[in-house]
Amino acid sequence: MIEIKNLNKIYLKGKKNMVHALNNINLKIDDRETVAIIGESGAGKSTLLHIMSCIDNFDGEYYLDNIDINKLSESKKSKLRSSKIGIVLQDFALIDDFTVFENVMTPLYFNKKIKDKKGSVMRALKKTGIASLKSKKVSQLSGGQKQRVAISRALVTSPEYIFADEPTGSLDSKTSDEIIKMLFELNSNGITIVIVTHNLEIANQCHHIIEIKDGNIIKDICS
Ligand SMILES: Nc1ncnc2c1ncn2[C@@H]1O[C@H](COP(=O)(O)OP(=O)(O)OP(=O)(O)O)[C@@H](O)[C@H]1O
Repeated sequence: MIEIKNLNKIYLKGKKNMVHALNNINLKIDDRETVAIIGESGAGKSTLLHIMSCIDNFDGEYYLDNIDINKLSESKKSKLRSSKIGIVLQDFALIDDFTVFENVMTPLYFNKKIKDKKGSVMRALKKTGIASLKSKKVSQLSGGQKQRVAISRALVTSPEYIFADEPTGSLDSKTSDEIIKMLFELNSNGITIVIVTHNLEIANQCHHIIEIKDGNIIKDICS
């Protein structure tokens, strides 16, 4: 479960300018929900997703499964990320010169808990339907295939949460439908999915829609 209380994020631009990207955010996300974060460009969606993914700092309170994130050291946060969280960033964030297999292996290099690393990579690639592409370089793949690699990489540590930033942003509508279907299948297997999206059709398929405007939550609807 996710619980956020009075969370603020201020970016400093240069020495004088402050951007109040998130303003007193309060929200709850239950286990096994699908959540869409929507809002105009610059609203603060990615900032919120990065904070939930434990890759960005903030002021306020954030509890992930009752763990007080602001009390964790960087190394404990990184351990928590590698055990509970899968992240799918905008534009895939893959290493083009690595193979599919090597890209999906990257979160496991420093993971001491998972012993059968090769097996874990292959299981993640099978779940996303790209096991046959394992030896291909990412630079040779289509956008949809790259997104499947990014989702496999997020899955390889068997996370409880997947945070995806515009996972269909650069894909055609057919491929986009396939990727969303895959994320929903993962949800039906028990993973909580949080998606930042501009696409209202995708948002309307989610259990929970959070709309942000100018750093404020203006709607928080659970179906
Ligand atoms: N590293 C940063 N330094 C300074 N300002 C930032 C930084 N990252 C984001 N911002 C600012 O914070 C605000 C929220 O940005 P954010 O990227 O979270 O919006 P968004 O809703 O995800 O936008 P988009 O839909 O265009 O991706 C914007 O005003 C943005 O310019």
